[in-house]
Amino acid sequence: MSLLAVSDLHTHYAGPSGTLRAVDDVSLTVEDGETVGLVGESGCGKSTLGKTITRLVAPTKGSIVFKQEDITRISERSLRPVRRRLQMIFQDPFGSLNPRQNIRDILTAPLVVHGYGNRAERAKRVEALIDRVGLPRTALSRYPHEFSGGQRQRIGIARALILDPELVVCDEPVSALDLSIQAQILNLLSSMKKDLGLSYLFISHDLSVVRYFTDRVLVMYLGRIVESADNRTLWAQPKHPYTRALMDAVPDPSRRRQAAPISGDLPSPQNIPSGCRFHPRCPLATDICRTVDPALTSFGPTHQVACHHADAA
Ligand SMILES: Nc1ncnc2c1ncn2[C@@H]1O[C@H](COP(=O)(O)OP(=O)(O)OP(=O)(O)O)[C@@H](O)[C@H]1O
Repeated sequence: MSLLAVSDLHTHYAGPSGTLRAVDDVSLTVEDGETVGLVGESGCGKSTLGKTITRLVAPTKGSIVFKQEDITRISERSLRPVRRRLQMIFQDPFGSLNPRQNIRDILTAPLVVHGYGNRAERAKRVEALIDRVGLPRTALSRYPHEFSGGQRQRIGIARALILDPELVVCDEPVSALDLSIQAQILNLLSSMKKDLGLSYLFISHDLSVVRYFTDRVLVMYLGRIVESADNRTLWAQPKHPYTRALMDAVPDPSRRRQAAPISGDLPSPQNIPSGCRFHPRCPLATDICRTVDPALTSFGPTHQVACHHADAA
């Protein structure tokens, strides 16, 4: 049984000129101990998918099963024990840290809510975690604005892990950081995963980040998964033209090659193109692409692609 199994998930918002289909029929799994990458351009629905899985946003349709429990529509009260095991790390930890609380209070609050130990045990847990994320104990009496971006992300990670979760949805956790700091935070996430037996759903617009950090990659375009493969297969045999365009957009210093921007703009999720939703931007588009929505089709044990021309790739 998968740790997380999402089926036919839809999350639609009420937009100014009609329904906005941010997540539009997504199925995925995360296995125990796995790191699954979710990539795609800004606006393709990654955050909405992450927030729907953690039930911060309500799904319109479909199901989310976590540890064999259907959590799609359970009440806030029933969600509480689930939240302990299913956490989220955000791109901007500053936005999600209460500026008026010091770090000790920020880290202690979830322990109090979930009835963890007594005062002394909670203090011990907080100190152990602040040590583990590489911050000095003196950080505990300071406030979020006193820290750099990288330090704040360490605090965000400590807060997400304080309740000892099993699955963590990481939403662009390094995108706002300098390159050298990105590597430090990725290393920290990676070593904590090993130590604590975590699984990650790792969201990024940047395939190069996902490349070195994930076991399997899901490529999302305009609310849908269009390609899914284990990391090695994806890089060796990318089949969807959108995946290839994302790869071309990754700068390659070894070849001194200019990164190629993906042609055209992402269409609005309020006005999804007919047929294959990528066809207006696709170099391979033919008549069938304009009219028939391609289903995800298997091209190997771990490889699925939704493209009428995947055979040609
Ligand atoms: N609360 C909301 N209400 C209405 N529309 C929303 C809401 N949140 C996101 N959207 C819209 O849903 C679409 C998907 O946004 P989402 O943030 O999920 O994508 P993303 O791939 O994570 O992009 P980014 O990396 O820029 O956050 C966008 O068109 C966005 O404007």
